[in-house]
Amino acid sequence: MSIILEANDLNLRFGGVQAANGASLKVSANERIAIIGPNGAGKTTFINLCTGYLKPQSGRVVFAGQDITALSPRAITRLGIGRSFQIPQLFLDNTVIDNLLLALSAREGSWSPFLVMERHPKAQEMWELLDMVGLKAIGGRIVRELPEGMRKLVDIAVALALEPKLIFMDEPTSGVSSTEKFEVMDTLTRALDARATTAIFVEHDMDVVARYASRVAVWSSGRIALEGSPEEILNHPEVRETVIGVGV
Ligand SMILES: Nc1ncnc2c1ncn2[C@@H]1O[C@H](COP(=O)(O)OP(=O)(O)OP(=O)(O)O)[C@@H](O)[C@H]1O
Repeated sequence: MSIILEANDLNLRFGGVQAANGASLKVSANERIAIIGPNGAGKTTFINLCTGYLKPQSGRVVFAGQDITALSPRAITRLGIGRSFQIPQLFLDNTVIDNLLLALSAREGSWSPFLVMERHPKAQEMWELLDMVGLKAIGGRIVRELPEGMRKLVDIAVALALEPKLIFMDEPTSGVSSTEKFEVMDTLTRALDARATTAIFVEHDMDVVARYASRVAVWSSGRIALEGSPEEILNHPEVRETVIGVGV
């Protein structure tokens, strides 16, 4: 299968902390990679390095054959890498649908304070996207009024509105109740499949990892310590003890 993203030997130090320490990952098109690991292992730093929010001191990131290491987050988004955040980055006083349309307008450079969102040429398309990710019923709600889990989904929908070929999701199910997490992930996975979007997601919930990842990368001290199928990784004695917190 073709390689869509290759991060090669990324290094970044913050003062005394080596947040990326030779981090490398090769991703094939249509994979669903879960990144797991203890707090502070460098998972979010890795996403920031691949999406242009941080620049490595050495190493490079290649996306669809193009070196994107030095590009801005905006340029990387335009090339087809989307992301959602650990803490959603949304316009809290706007509606859900307007957040999607504002993201589109910003990308197209067509935003203006006089833009009437309901008349946006892609409004219908964005309602269809909301339907696909199970958020149609809250499309007209103001984001500030929504619970955290719902805001995370809206943040993912905003990323998907830009039609990425690959999406990074930072803890997509945190804040989602345990009774709803599978339903949410089923819906999200269907939307990703329908659009042939490759996904890399940081996840602390091992039930979600077991069910939705095609491959698992275990982060430790700024790089991958282990990788393999969910079955191999979740049954690995060291992972069970240090990441999952289940003694063997
Ligand atoms: N902007 C920054 N300035 C200084 N140190 C940072 C910065 N960002 C991250 N770090 C440090 O780098 C290390 C890796 O942090 P990072 O957030 O990438 O870990 P993580 O695996 O995503 O953790 P968590 O699961 O808690 O989100 C941590 O020690 C963190 O304190």
